[in-house]
Amino acid sequence: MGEEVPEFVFCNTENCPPVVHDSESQGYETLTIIGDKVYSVGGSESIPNMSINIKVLDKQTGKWLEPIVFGAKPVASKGHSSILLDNERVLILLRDSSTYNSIWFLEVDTPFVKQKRKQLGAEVVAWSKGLIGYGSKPIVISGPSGVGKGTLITKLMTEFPSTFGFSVSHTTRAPRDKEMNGVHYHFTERNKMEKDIQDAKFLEYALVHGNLYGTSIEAVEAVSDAGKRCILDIDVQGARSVRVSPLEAIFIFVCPPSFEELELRLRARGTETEEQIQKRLGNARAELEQAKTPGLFDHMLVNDELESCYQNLKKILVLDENDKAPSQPSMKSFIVPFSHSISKVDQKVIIHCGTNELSASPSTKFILDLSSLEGGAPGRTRGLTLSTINS
Ligand SMILES: Nc1ncnc2c1ncn2[C@@H]1O[C@H](COP(=O)(O)OP(=O)(O)OP(=O)(O)O)[C@@H](O)[C@H]1O
Ligand SMILES: Nc1nc2c(ncn2[C@@H]2O[C@H](COP(=O)(O)O)[C@@H](O)[C@H]2O)c(=O)[nH]1
Repeated sequence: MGEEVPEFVFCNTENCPPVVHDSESQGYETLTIIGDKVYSVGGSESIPNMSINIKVLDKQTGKWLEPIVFGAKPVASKGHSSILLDNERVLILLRDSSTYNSIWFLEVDTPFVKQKRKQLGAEVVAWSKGLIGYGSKPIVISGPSGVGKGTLITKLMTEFPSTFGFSVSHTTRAPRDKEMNGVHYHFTERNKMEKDIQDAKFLEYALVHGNLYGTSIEAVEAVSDAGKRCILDIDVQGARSVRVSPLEAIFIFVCPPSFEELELRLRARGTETEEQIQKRLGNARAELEQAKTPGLFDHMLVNDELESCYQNLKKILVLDENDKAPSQPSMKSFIVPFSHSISKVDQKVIIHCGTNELSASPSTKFILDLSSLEGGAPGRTRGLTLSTINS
């Protein structure tokens, strides 16, 4: 599919400093040249909630291609500026957006993009939202079916509603009575879930007791976006996958006081057929063995008497009365001004603010330090720091 070169072009190449598009037009676009390719990042304010659009020009063939785009996409705002960081990614700053929504990385040749390009044999790019700081580590809770993971998590979230948020998994199993779609699980069809797995939407997934279960990247990010600490209730296979993923978490395994007690709890819950109970008990034996794998779990918690187990869980998570108060937003509030330009020195991006903005004095510069980045597509890019220079 070939196309004409877009009309509104503002170059941003290695030799040409980035230029913020100040036209009255509602369409805007930046171009970034990396090797044999030109990446066009464009958007329009006039179409509400439209994602920013990416096209790639292959300089050798002279054709524009539409790449396969991974990751949650930024919604087009009042324009953006962009700067090439290295040969792997481009920083995109959305104008007039709060810090939380303004910093994005367009990954064009990171290991994740390379892997997807090879797998799909197509042009691939990926979006990753940039976050100031690291946030608190998510908590992975595993343990055999019926041991009481859900009960403990419910207690934690009831006592500390503003501290914790639950990662709502996807599953192909049928909902139980009183289970609500989007609250307990995202109940989904197998075909749809397999397609989403192919599209790299899942941080981890596993076949558990005959059904597919998985944690979408979006489920985890929705919790951290709400400023809360994420809790994942997943099986041991899932815990293994998360362990080797970029998500740095605390891993807790919940054990029953005895196998007999586990069976009693599972039966007393009354949610499974006899056949399903047998399957879950069989898998429980395997999970209790696998949980002993060195380095997999950070903490083992025996759920004998519920209240004392809960107190032990809180000790692991170092919770006190202060955690009951609503958490303060950790992000510095910073609006990327409408009129600005950006430049880069080593791992620091300098945002030079314009003179007609209320949010910053004429000589204000913001420094975005990218030297300690972590993560990246298919999740968020963390570890940015933002500081101000008033001269
Ligand atoms: N310490 C405990 N003592 C007695 N019963 C308990 C205890 N903890 C939980 N239970 C009960 O055991 C049953 C199973 O608990 P729960 O549903 O929380 O398990 P789970 O680990 O989340 O299971 P699944 O993995 O299948 O979702 C529930 O009926 C719950 O009320
Ligand atoms: N690997 C994953 N395991 C998950 C996920 N969500 C839940 N689970 C585990 O499945 C079993 C059964 O749950 P149930 O609700 O059917 O009783 C349990 O061990 C959960 O921890 C997931 O996203 N990934």
